[in-house]
Amino acid sequence: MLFHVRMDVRLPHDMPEEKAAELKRVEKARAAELQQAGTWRHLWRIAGQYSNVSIFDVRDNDELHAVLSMLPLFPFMQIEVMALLRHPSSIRDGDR
Ligand SMILES: O=C(O)CC1=CCC(=O)O1
Repeated sequence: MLFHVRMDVRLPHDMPEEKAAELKRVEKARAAELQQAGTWRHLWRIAGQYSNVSIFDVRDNDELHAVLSMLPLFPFMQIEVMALLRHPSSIRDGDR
């Protein structure tokens, strides 16, 4: 199943810079693993915001929740999810 996910990152202003940098480092490494596995299909920055839009390819809602809630930045993100299904007029066979 494909899901459109928007993540808005909100780090506390009083978080020490070293802690923020470490969180971003491990988030980047986890995102790379998930992209290589095909689970995190697309990752886009929203211009001008500390936010992204992403497409996840997972088995079901439970797997999506597990993947998102294990992200290092999860405690500091507001996340919105939209379940996607194939549009009958789509010409892209891979989009299921
Ligand atoms: O910067 C973000 O939008 C949050 C994030 C997702 C993957 C990553 O490395 O950072």
